[in-house]
Amino acid sequence: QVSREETDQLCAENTGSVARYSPSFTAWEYFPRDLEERRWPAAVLAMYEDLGLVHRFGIERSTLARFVLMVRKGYRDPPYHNFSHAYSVAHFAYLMLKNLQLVESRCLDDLESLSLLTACLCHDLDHRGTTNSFQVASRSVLASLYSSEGSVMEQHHFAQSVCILNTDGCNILSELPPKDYTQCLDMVRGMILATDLSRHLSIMTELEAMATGGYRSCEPRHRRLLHSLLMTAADLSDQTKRWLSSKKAAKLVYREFFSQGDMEKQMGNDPSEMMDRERAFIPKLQIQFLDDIALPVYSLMGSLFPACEEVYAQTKANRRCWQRMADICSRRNATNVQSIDVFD
Ligand SMILES: Cc1nc2ccc(C(=O)N[C@]34C[C@H]5C[C@H](C[C@H](C5)C3)C4)cc2n2c(-c3ccccc3Cl)nnc12
Ligand SMILES: [Mg+2]
Ligand SMILES: [Zn+2]
Repeated sequence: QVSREETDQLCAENTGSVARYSPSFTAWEYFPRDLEERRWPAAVLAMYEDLGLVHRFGIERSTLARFVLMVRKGYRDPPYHNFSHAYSVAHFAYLMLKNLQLVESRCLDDLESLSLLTACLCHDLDHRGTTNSFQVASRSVLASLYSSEGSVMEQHHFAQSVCILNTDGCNILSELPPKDYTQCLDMVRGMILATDLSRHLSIMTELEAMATGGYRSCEPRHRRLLHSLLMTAADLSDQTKRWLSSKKAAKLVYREFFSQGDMEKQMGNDPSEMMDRERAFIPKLQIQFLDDIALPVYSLMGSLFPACEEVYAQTKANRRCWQRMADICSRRNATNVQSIDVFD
């Protein structure tokens, strides 16, 4: 549970305009983790308010405060998949809604906007810093619960979201008419499941077709494809920021991967190269990740929304930095370098 004074204090925060947090809070290049950690819950409240969601859906401020604090409590503290990631992903969703005018341009309606921001905040709830395949390999409780439908972690993240909404005084959707409530929960579920990169890869062809032919908001399939694309764009958004921030974020991802690899070795299994601190060469793996997954996402975003092209440009700039790093390391013939040291 969340203490009463914590809720009251957050509720009393005059979250006012988002400019209170930074004059560049609504800029693509703004790195949300630059804001001091204790102000993140207030910044989340301000985003809900600034998007007009509190007013539009009759959300009680104290309920929203309790909800955000419960969500923060619902995250563990692995190197990367902690509340700072959830807050950053929610912030990027806010940037897309704001800078691409997704509601104003009628690409999304208010309910989808509420669902997107809420799904981003909740999308990695109770993450343990290990992957879906690790759940199955380690025969975790989550695997026994969810492995038949796939996306083991993402189904758990959604289940945790529903638990929080069903906690007294935390249901920010309570004022929605029954039809909207059900629809919103369905969209949040689809959005959280969409953050499973395997699912994202399986719809890439459809996403490309949509980007080529143009987004048709009248088609339900297009709306769901857009939800998925927006979720992945938000989930990978650390890679769209300035070089030092995105490099630092990548370092935390590999800290999680390598500790999973260590556990897999202890279990007598062979980790993939990406998880194996002895074999991984991070610059090369990062170039692969950017080329195969991240860059196509922001390229699609750029072709659907011209205002998003600078995001794609920054991600390409980061790829060039990884390329330079790869060249320097391989020139120094540092193949045996402890791959993590490359960062320091
Ligand atoms: C910097 C960075 N690098 C990343 C490198 C690799 C992968 C990754 O999961 N690769 C794949 C590669 C194939 C096909 C599928 C399933 C598996 C086999 C594993 C995906 C993720 C990476 N990632 C994420 C991230 C985003 C969403 C969920 C989890 C994570 Cl960790 N966020 N930031 C980063
Ligand atoms: Mg996830
Ligand atoms: Zn995530």
